[in-house]
Amino acid sequence: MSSTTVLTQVNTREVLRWLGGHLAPYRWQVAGAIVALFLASGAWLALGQGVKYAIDNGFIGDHPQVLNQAALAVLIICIIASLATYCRFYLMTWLGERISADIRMQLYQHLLHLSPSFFSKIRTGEVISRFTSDTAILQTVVGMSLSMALRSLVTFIGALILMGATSPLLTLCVLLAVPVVLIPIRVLAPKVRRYARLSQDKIADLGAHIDQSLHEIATVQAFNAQTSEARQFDNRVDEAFGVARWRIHYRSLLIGLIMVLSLSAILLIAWVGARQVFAGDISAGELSAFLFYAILAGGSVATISEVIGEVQRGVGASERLLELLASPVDIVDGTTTLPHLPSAPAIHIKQLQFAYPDSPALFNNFSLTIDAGEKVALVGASGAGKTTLFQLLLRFYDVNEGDITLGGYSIKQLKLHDLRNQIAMVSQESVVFATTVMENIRYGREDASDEDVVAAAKNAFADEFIEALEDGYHTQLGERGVRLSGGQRQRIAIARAILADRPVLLLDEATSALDARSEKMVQQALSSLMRGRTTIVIAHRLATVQHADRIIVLDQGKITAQGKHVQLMKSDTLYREYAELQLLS
Ligand SMILES: Nc1ncnc2c1ncn2[C@@H]1O[C@H](COP(=O)(O)OP(=O)(O)OP(=O)(O)O)[C@@H](O)[C@H]1O
Repeated sequence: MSSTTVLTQVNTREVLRWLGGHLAPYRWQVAGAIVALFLASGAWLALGQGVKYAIDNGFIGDHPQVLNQAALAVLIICIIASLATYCRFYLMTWLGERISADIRMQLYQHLLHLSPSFFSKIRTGEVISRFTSDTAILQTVVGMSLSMALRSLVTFIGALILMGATSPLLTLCVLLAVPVVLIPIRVLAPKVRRYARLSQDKIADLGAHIDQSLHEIATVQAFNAQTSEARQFDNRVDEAFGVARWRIHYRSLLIGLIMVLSLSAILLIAWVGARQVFAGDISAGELSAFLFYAILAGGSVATISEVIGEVQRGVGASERLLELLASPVDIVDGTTTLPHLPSAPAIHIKQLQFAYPDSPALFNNFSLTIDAGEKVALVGASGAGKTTLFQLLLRFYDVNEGDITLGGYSIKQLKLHDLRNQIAMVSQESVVFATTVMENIRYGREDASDEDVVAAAKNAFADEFIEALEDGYHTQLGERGVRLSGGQRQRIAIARAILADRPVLLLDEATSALDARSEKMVQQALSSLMRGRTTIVIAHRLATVQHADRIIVLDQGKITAQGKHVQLMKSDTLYREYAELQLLS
């Protein structure tokens, strides 16, 4: 699915309001930058008056001391202009860095609250690209391009006013030329922006491709798919380059057209001006000052035309960022605070109706009660809906109809944080982060002491292998725990859940077979974890179903049988088949 169909579209006005909102807290820096901007532009403009004075009174008037005074004035003006430029440049770059840092923080916060269903519809590489390259563009645009555009705009307006004061007739010529110069901006700037945005989308495609193939590098290499991956990647790179070429084409055209138009206008004005000097209507100093301003104004227009493409690129990048920020948090937080549950709660699923978006109903009028402290094993064929029940309990998706209660509280009313604080989940693929063993286990409870972590690891029968690692608990585990065996990863995940010490346990047993010793260790770790908790296990192990208080057989979203292992082996054909084929022991 294309990511743009998942995201809310935004318009330019929203983008500007959003950027304005981000600049608002830094109004002093913005004000400082604007003052510096006016000061620097004012100083450069004053230089023109110095030129006129020097020519009319110094050279032509033949007064060397006037020339000295003029040179001193010019030096002072240059120093003021340089200092002001330093301040403007510093403040604008600071603002660029600051607001892109703020946007990154805001975006990350937002992403962390979007439900897994959102991420199932958008590619991670796409999100990462928006996160890194779009914020970097914004940083450059606010810090550099916008600063240059503003400076040029102020200089242009100032130059125009001073030109008017020097020679109204020549200024009229300039004013007639301005709309001609603006035509290419109006026509070409939207094209630059469209291709800039498209270009970013294509770069994001590349990011998504790299993310996927490197993430699954073992599969890529095992299937000798390097060549085809590289070919697909080359095609995408070519597409990105193709779009970038259009963007560059329109940008270059814009710059070139503006340059030729503004230089022709200056030439025309110089010609009219020279004739006026011959006729004695204006002095040579006035014409020099006028031309100085005209060149300043022309230079400003040229700068604006160069950076306008960049600014358009910034608007495109902002649009892409804002789209991510505008994606609504689809799981609405409840309002009820859950008091600390003294013991394992009962779970009631009442007349549940649920379908994944754009999919047929999976659960229809499904009801299930799990008593406080009960250990229930879910078994059933692939696609029966076992994992979906976990997702619903954690409110990654909301039920369409019916209700789920935890300790008597409807989970929809509970604050999400409080609900999830009651539940520890151990997923089928044990999640291990690229940090130390200690921090991996501590993920279960942020404020746990080192001693608590070690105690949890001991209860999970993980302490022995952890101590044998090169740096014990401080050993860095590779990305996704590649440096550990499957059984070791499982025990780390179990230790994390033990440390979290939550009254409800959702356990998705790993299907992969472990050797007898690892299996025994993991089984012992699980028994230690389940003690005193309401537990639902998606069971793939014989030991688990044998020790469960109740086994629920699920088939296509329905309970087809329930009871103890021995009982079901006698009475239920589906279960017997499942047990014989699937339960690993
Ligand atoms: N995000 C999703 N969007 C749409 N349909 C989904 C989604 N996740 C699962 N399904 C569908 O819902 C049904 C139940 O899936 P579920 O993962 O709950 O089954 P399961 O019993 O846990 O299977 P397994 O044992 O293979 O993990 C399947 O038909 C699956 O295709």
